[in-house]
Amino acid sequence: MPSPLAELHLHLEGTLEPELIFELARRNGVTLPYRDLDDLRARYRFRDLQSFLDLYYANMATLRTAADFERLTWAYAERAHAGGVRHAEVFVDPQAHTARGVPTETVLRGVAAGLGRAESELGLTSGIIVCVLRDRPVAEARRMLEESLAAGVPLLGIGLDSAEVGYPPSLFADVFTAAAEAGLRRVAHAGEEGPPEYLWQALDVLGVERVDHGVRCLEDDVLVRRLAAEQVPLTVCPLSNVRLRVVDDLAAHPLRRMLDRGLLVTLNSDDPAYFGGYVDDNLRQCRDTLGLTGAELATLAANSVRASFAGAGRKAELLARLG
Ligand code: HPA
Ligand SMILES: [Zn+2]
Repeated sequence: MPSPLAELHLHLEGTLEPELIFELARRNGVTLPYRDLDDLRARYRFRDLQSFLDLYYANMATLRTAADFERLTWAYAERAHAGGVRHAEVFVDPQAHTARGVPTETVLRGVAAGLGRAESELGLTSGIIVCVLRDRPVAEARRMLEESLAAGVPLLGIGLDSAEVGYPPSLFADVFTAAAEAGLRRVAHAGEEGPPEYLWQALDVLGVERVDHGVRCLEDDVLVRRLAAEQVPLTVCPLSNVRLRVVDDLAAHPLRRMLDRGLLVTLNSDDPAYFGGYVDDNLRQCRDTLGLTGAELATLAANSVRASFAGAGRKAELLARLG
């Protein structure tokens, strides 16, 4: 099976595995509302995006120091590298941490240390994309951007995540303009649970270069034709879509239909500790369930490199691995 090569839709906080939650809680003196690992794991059955987000944010209470974030990041890098990932552009949610008293600088310095180690020990190249929590006030998003830019850590981009319906991308037009002026690349979650209109806004109001998820674009034929014509990358996460009930099951996932419409689709894991698999698990299960051919798997891998923000030299190096 071809390696995934690049992962472009991955929330670092979504790689917090149950075992690490318990270990960090012990070390940091955080009392967990779970009896044991089984009790925690029993809660990983989600009705929708919000029911997942409730658990995702609650478990972050265990992340307190820069060393915790470094540990989390390194664990992801090792696991992703073992699955064939050679370049990762990772999402971080600073507001989820400042809201409970952990400074943005602490978060980003820890993440950057973990990614630095991943590059020197594994050759895994990477970038940090700070995400705006769209269900929190615009003024807070503006502060998050300022604090992130001041953290003394190289940043790749800005993204938009958290509860989607009722929080259109246009709310954050000014924040994304300021991010672009500071040299950040722009991406946004749109069309996961939200309507196709949110993809139009992400493109035309926020000026994003990639759309995260985007599966609901298929409901708007004009939009699909535009995304295909402009080769706007869509970072699709099939196991996430199954677990959050965006699709009924993996067999019903529109991945193949999206490829057939000429869309620049990449495969990603989103929150692998919560959704039952890392990016190689997503690839393997899609191959087995959707019957993806070797050529289609190679296309997905090549797309992940094309859609990345890696430099031209690094892209050529990664593509050479596909033969
Ligand atoms: O899939 C997601 N959607 C929106 N916000 C998120 N934050 C973590 N994962 C997600
Ligand atoms: Zn996501």
